[in-house]
Amino acid sequence: MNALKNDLLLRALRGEKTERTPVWMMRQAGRYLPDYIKLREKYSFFERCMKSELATEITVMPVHQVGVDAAIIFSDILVVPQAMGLEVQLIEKTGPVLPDPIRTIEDMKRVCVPDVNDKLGYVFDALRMTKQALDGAVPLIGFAGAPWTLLCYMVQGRGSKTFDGAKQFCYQQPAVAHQLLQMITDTTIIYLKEQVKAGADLVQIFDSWGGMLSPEDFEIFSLQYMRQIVAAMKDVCPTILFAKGAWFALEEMAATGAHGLGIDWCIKPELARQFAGPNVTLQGNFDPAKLLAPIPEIEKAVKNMLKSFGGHRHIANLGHGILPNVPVDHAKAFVETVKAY
Ligand SMILES: Cc1c2[nH]c(c1CCC(=O)O)Cc1[nH]c(c(CCC(=O)O)c1C)Cc1[nH]c(c(CCC(=O)O)c1C)Cc1[nH]c(c(C)c1CCC(=O)O)C2
Repeated sequence: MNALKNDLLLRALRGEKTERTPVWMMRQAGRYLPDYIKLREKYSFFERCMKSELATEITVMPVHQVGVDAAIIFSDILVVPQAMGLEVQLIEKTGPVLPDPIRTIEDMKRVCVPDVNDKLGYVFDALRMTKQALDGAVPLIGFAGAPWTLLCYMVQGRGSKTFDGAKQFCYQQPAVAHQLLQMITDTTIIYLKEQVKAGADLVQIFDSWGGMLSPEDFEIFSLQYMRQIVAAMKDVCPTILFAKGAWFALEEMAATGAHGLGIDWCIKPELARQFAGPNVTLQGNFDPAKLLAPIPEIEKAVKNMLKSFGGHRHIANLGHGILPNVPVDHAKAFVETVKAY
């Protein structure tokens, strides 16, 4: 086991004082990096995930090229629905497509809680190989989609502005929806624990579509399942919950015992802190599109953001994934401004 040379992120999550604010960017592995785009031409998305040498190469790219304080394993949240039995395709310009989504109780026969070592062993191989390649430079983040966000894709069958098909399923067939959410939760807990055994130092749960639910439905269809995941990981590693748009539930999410909460750019850091209380680390919340502004504007906005968070229990990050059209210099300016502050 290597001792970490840079453990700022882990210390910030434990609430310890740090010499400076740690920084990483959601979706930092891939998308905008020219070396990644070259690999895209040669290998399909799932080849990039499943070949551990490729996943390792992509995971460490932003550590070396952009200087972030953590690596996040190159994979996708949709490997879980795939392991549970559904076909998942990634189609250029359309995004993920699940050709046979779940719509009825009958469809539930096609999904199961899988043997994760059998179905997702390639993720654990990639984590082990990445851990070695990093040689303790920075912590390695494992991740999974939140049960609600995975249900969105498993039911809707593709991305959507409203996920109304997924919501209709939940509102019309709540018992089936809860059966599915529980299966996803059970799979996710085993999957995350194995990620930690393979080398992840902490994990993040991505509830990208949590904020599409009303506060009441967020508790029913999302939070009660994330709470189970946080509880199961309690003695395993620190957990960050990122529920995009779900600012209304920061108090309840803090009460889960998660070490960190991700926030997007639609809430002021001061207000997020009021809602979340003092005992959790906040992560965020730079508008990803603001990285398209001229570099001096980025620097100014990053400094304002850091000031608003107050320098304690904060992890600098974007409020959602980095956009594919962000110039690498601009991503670097973001990271360097945080480091120099
Ligand atoms: C909703 C969601 C997905 N995947 C993910 C989320 C949650 C975070 C968020 O909301 O952005 C999470 C994710 N997806 C990917 C990572 C790996 C690590 C990283 O990029 O830092 C992570 C952490 C790789 C990927 N996953 C995907 C790509 C693009 C495919 C490619 O580069 O060929 C990558 C790099 C494909 C994917 N996968 C998904 C979508 C909507 C798409 C299509 C378009 C896109 O968002 O890039 C589902």
